Amino acid sequence: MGTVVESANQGAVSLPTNKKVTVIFVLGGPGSGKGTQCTNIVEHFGYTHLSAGDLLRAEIKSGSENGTMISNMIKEGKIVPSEVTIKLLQRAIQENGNDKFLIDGFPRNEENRAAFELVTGIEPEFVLFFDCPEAEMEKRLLGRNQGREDDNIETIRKRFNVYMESSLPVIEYYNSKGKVRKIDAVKPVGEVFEAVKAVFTPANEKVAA
Ligand SMILES: Nc1ncnc2c1ncn2[C@@H]1O[C@H](COP(=O)(O)OP(=O)(O)O)[C@@H](O)[C@H]1O
Ligand SMILES: Nc1ccn([C@@H]2O[C@H](COP(=O)(O)OP(=O)(O)O)[C@@H](O)[C@H]2O)c(=O)n1
Ligand SMILES: [Mg+2]
Repeated sequence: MGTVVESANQGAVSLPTNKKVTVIFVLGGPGSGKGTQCTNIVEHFGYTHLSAGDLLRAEIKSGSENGTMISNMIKEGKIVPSEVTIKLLQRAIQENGNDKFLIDGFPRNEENRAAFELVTGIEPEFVLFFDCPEAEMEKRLLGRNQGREDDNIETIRKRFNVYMESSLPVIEYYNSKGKVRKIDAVKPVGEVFEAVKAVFTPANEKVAA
């Protein structure tokens, strides 16, 4: 089931396209493997991957007027105001020819969640949730080596606090609506992807396989 993105009620983006889209939110703590698994899902299932963090980092690089504010918030592990992130997501959805999207790292708090729903009218098909212990996430982030300004132990601790206080309640919200597909993310990448595949493969194909 798709949802119509009504340009009339957006205000944020002036592109004229009204588009039916399928959206899956990909959530989990920092370092739980969201980006890694999204790459696999794109290859196997033809989705377009939109990482909220990547879009924000690209916005900093583009020299946008919000760049300094975004950069400061990311360095502090804080969540950027929804208005900014939603504009970037909307634009990416509307500019892309695909009609099915993985939205990775969003919504990260209640404000993100409610504003996205209000502005776009989009409800996710389901929420893919990568469940991973903090010690494992910390180890992965410290070894990520992507030159990110927020992958240092001080900022990592702040990000974990924000995750516990602001992001987990969003996952709980979707859980209460029966929309969460929880994956044990502590296993090696290939094993995690086997569990992910089971979520994306329709029941009838699972019987045939
Ligand atoms: N299942 C896994 N086991 C071990 N390392 C992993 C696993 N999944 C991802 N990684 C590594 O952990 C780091 C964080 O992964 P990433 O996909 O960027 O997570 P996220 O987007 O959730 O922060 C990366 O260096 C990645 O290569
Ligand atoms: N919805 C979002 C997503 C990311 N961000 C910011 O971007 C940072 C990095 O997000 P990310 O999704 O790339 O991080 P990982 O979970 O992949 O490690 C977050 O810590 C926030 O500061 C945000 O403000 N709002
Ligand atoms: Mg990521």
